[in-house]
Amino acid sequence: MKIPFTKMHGLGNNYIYIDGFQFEIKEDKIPEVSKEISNVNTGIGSDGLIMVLPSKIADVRMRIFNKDGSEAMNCGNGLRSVAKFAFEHGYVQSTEFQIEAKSGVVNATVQLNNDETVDSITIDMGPPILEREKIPMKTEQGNPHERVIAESFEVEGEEYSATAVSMGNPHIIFYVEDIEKAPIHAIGPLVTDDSRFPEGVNVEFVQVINEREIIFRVWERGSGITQACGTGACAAVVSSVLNGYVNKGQEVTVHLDGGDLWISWLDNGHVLMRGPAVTVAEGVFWS
Ligand SMILES: N[C@@H](CCC[C@H](N)C(=O)O)C(=O)O
Repeated sequence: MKIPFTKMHGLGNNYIYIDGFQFEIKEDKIPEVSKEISNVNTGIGSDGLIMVLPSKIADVRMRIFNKDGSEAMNCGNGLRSVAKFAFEHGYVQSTEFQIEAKSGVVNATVQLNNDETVDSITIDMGPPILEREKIPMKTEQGNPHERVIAESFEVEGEEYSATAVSMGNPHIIFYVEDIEKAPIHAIGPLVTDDSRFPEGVNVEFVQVINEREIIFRVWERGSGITQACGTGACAAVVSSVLNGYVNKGQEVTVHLDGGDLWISWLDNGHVLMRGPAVTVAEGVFWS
């Protein structure tokens, strides 16, 4: 099968985008294609595969598959890239439109440069999900309806303080004093598959610089270490409000390995994410 593709990234979090308006991959083949295409040695090399599709309930639909072939509910960097892709391909006619993800429909706004090229994209990610059972996180330790904030979380005999947030997909956030010393390789792969998270979890480490700035690193469920995670950065800002490190309603700059995102948890409960998306290649993949 010859698959036309576009490679895009949001702060280095890179996916192979397939234009589902023009090209179809059979449903049962998509996870395998995601694994194949993501392989840096025998494929193209990426954090996964994203399908840009027509939607019955929004202007465009995103489906995101991790490197290991698992389908995820949401992807922040993917949403910004899908917004740019849909706008540039004429699948949407205005700079404000809606994108359907597996976790729900979000509003996207494309900011243009003077020459009408796409500068940045803002996504209203909607409200975070904070109830333990909805993250989903098992309830042995607490009330299923309570929030999981600075809770003791043991990994291999070590105690950590953890906050859990879902942005449509699950995230666990650990605070560290020095991001360079975050035990990402040591506990990332263990925590992502921890049985306390029945669907797995994206694992994030955060160093707070001040009320307006945090540093962030991630071990993503299904893909491992990536340069950035948009939903993770949103979850980290929500977590930082819940832990009293930053203020609700104020924009926080999140420094990720691949660059910066600007995120606010608004007083209306929604999380706004602003940042770039970049197209780096187009071609045909032989599967
Ligand atoms: N990189 C993404 C999130 C991709 C999905 C995630 N690995 C999951 O399994 O939930 C982002 O930018 O949000």
